Amino acid sequence: MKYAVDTSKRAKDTDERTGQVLFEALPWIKNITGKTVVVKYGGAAMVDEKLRADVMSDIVLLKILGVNVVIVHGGGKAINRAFDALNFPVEFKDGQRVTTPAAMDVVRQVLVGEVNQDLVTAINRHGNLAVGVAGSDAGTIVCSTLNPELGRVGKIEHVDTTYLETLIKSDYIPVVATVGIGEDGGYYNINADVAAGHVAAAIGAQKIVYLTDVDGVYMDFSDKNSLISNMSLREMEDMLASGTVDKGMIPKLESCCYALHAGVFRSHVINGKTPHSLLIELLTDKGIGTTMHSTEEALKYDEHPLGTLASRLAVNN
Ligand SMILES: Nc1ncnc2c1ncn2[C@@H]1O[C@H](COP(=O)(O)OP(=O)(O)O)[C@@H](O)[C@H]1O
Ligand SMILES: CC(=O)N[C@@H](CCC(=O)OP(=O)(O)O)C(=O)O
Repeated sequence: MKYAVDTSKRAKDTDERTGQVLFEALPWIKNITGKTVVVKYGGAAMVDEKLRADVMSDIVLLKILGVNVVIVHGGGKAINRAFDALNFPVEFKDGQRVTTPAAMDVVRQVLVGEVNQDLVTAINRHGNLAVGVAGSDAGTIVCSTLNPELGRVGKIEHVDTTYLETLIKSDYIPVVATVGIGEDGGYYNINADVAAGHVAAAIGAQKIVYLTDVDGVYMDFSDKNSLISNMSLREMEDMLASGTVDKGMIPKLESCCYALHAGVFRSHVINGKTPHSLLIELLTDKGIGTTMHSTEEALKYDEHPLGTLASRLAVNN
């Protein structure tokens, strides 16, 4: 009897918590419906198949809520595996993969032929929502050579959003592989963080979310208590200049800065390995990772809409 009482109380607590979570989501859903959100997916957060399927399900949920999601994906780990199998050397300079013309063929096969199609298929299990796009399709991402020492690594010259917008208007989820096209008709390999920032800027996204393998941006990466929940563009630029950020976080933060300067209101860095982190970050009061905002005006624009509603209700009373 004692246990039966405890169980029912526990169940009631859980029901109330579930109700609370759904209630909390309402203003955030109102705020984000009809807006464009670019999700950068890659790295270690992409390796586990079950996790990948869950992230794609969360994206489908956002789409059903009316969010125009555009996925820009990497696949660096899958490229490394393919290089290892072919005995190609894996070499990075300043976070960019040295990409010979032969290596470029492999990068394209892996990113466009495998990773992209796996993500599209994972989404389309829920209905035919996703369309795979190579950055080279329809002249979407046009590149020049970043640095001849890096081979076919692309510097983004231009993003033409015509094809992406056509897909969004028809309610598809574009899934973009970061292979660009050169004026010379050749292909380019683009760092996926960099590409995501440019796509978000060009398409006028409201938000860009980077799913990675850490909980967010740490003030000091060696101190696990220093996770930053919120910072301004200025603070982010100061942090980059201070040299306390290193490894993969540098291209992510540089890409954030680029997108925010270009008019994207918010960027988020969250842990793609935490189940449903995308929904928690975008649809709950507390969020889960690090949020960056461009200006005070943008911060106000994106503030909790219940604040306004609550004051209106008070006046009406
Ligand atoms: N200040 C910092 N806060 C968070 N992560 C940091 C920081 N400085 C460096 N990093 C590193 O950045 C990594 C994420 O970048 P990266 O490995 O390129 O991610 P992805 O593969 O998801 O693109 C983290 O795993 C961490 O090792
Ligand atoms: C030029 C360059 O470095 N391109 C990257 C593209 C993939 C990528 O960025 O993937 P992640 O997001 O998973 O790291 C590469 O070849 O690994």
